[in-house]
Amino acid sequence: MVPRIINTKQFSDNRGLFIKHFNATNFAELIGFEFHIKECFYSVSKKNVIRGMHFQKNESACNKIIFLTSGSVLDVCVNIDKLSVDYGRVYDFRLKCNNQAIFIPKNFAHGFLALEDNTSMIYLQDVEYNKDNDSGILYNSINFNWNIVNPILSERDLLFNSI
Ligand SMILES: Cc1cn([C@H]2C[C@H](O)[C@@H](COP(=O)(O)OP(=O)(O)O[C@H]3O[C@H](C)C(=O)[C@H](O)[C@H]3O)O2)c(=O)[nH]c1=O
Repeated sequence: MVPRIINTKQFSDNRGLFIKHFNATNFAELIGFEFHIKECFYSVSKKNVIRGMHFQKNESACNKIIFLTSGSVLDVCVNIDKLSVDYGRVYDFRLKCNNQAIFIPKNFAHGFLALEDNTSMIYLQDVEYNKDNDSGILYNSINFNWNIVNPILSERDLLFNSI
């Protein structure tokens, strides 16, 4: 499995917009397995924030579906499966606030650069968070050019080891 864009349904009328980003049946038909949501959470980021590269280890490794309710991002995933021929391979996507979601398999670390203030990302995850298994990779150690000079990162994210 590799990260991929999922195009979902969007309806608009004279009142505004309706978007359904996740439907269990549609997702299972697209990806080939049932996604059982165990957690849903969101973050709001200022422009030039980079969050990541994060993953959960061991039994906490999780598949994710992410989408935006405001703003836009450069979304980045890196293969962290050391047994994979694609170890270290990076997949990147431009994601806006629209009818697109991104599926991120559990053998990938995930991060993003917020391209606008008030960028709100929603996460659906199929394994519950365990802080003891929460880990990461230094964002600028992967084979990817973030194309930004002074991004805003947490102290924790700046202390991760290189891939
Ligand atoms: C992810 C998570 C965090 N937390 C706590 C831990 C910290 O005290 C606080 C903020 O966590 P963190 O700084 O890791 O938040 P983000 O940097 O937005 O992390 C996310 O950003 C990248 C891009 C992702 O893909 C992950 O889903 C997730 O790691 O919430 C929880 O209590 N539960 C959780 O599931």
